[in-house]
Amino acid sequence: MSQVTLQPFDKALTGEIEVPGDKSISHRAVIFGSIANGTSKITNFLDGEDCMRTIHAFRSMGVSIDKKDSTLTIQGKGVKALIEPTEPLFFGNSGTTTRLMLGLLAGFPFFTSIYGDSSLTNRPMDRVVNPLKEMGASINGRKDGNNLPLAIRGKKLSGIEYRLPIKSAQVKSAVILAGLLAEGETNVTEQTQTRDHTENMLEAFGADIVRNGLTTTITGKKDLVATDVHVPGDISSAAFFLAAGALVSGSVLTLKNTGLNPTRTGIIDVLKAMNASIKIENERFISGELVGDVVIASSNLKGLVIEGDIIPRLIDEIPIIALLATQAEGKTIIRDAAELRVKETDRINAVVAVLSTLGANIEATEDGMIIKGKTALKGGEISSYNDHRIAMMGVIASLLASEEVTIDDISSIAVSYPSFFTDLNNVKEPS
Ligand SMILES: O=C(O)C1=C[C@@H](OP(=O)(O)O)[C@@H](O)[C@H](O)C1
Ligand SMILES: C=C(OP(=O)(O)O)C(=O)O
Repeated sequence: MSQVTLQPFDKALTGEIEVPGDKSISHRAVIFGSIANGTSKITNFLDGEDCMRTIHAFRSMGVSIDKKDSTLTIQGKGVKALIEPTEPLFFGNSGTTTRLMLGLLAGFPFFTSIYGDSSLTNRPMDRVVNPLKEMGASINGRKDGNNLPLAIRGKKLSGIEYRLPIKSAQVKSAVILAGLLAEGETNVTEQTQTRDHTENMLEAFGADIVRNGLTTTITGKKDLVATDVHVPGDISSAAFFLAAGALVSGSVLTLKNTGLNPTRTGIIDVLKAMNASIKIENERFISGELVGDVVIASSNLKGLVIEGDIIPRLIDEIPIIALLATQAEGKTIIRDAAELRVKETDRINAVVAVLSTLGANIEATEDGMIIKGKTALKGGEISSYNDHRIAMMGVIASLLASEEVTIDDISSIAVSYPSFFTDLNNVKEPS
């Protein structure tokens, strides 16, 4: 347990921050580097707990991964060189590790068992287990294979045509990864564009992949070629400082080298629609991903409706968007976001509990929330629900509160942003 009490802050935030590497891209870089042939160097890798789970999985299967701070050197020897792990694999708090690895473990020719922390143990896995079973996977576990722990006996897989019933990049990626190992072609069609880092990176690693609108086709059994990857800054981490810069009076912040893949920039569209003062500079492509510097300054915000196809483009940013909405004039309605109920915690209930304790006018709906602004925030005792994004939202909320805010446990921040407090303290104007 790591409790903090944060004092009221009455200065501005100014300066530059380079947030750590993108979590989604870091996981994928380890995965593709580990199953490719040759040496891949990954720079600006996210040194967070979740991505370490993915490294641990491949080290347990015999891959040599050298890590010096945020640089990885992965000696891939192809899928055939992987060996059966002797111990169950621990995936901690990481949904992405679990779902993406399931796609591969289903097709590796050996036995694995996987487990996680109490949050991960309760998250639904049938969304990936079901399509993988259609491909021939043998996966058993608690609640008929919907919950960890799971046991996977690798099988020969066959390609399928799969229409995603939910809007999830993790599910899409799991089926694509299984498709890499499967006999024949796998076709995955999604309802709405979700993050496409798997597809981008597979193209770079030389996979036989074709994209056509919302359909991705992968032909299995083709060797991947080792490739160096530079991971851009994580926009989901930058989002906390974009919100802080927009909300704390007199602030101007530059978020350097931030990933701006259009499947992830819903937060920027929302900030613009809320009337925030935001601009993007120095846009360029690095390792197949759009990157740029985002400059945000404080301004008067207005409420809005957030629903439909934008939701997957900002799904992890909804807790911090809710905080923005408490400080915006008028009503903000967030709909179509029931997925939040099965993240690290039920993020709809968690956000509503935290922000109402601090004096916001916010109510939960089945698939989102309604927030009426603008309300002055007061102090109080809040819980992080052991969820990194709720913990960081609580810290940013404390910058606006008139009294001290105590958060019961902030240790989960290490899941995605270990240097969060260092970066925050660097941009706080001294009192
Ligand atoms: O593919 C990924 O890297 C992720 C996809 C999203 O999950 P879903 O696919 O469950 O929506 C997101 O919430 C998660 O943080 C990372
Ligand atoms: C939902 C998240 O991650 P995961 O699903 O990988 O646990 C997140 O980072 O907000």
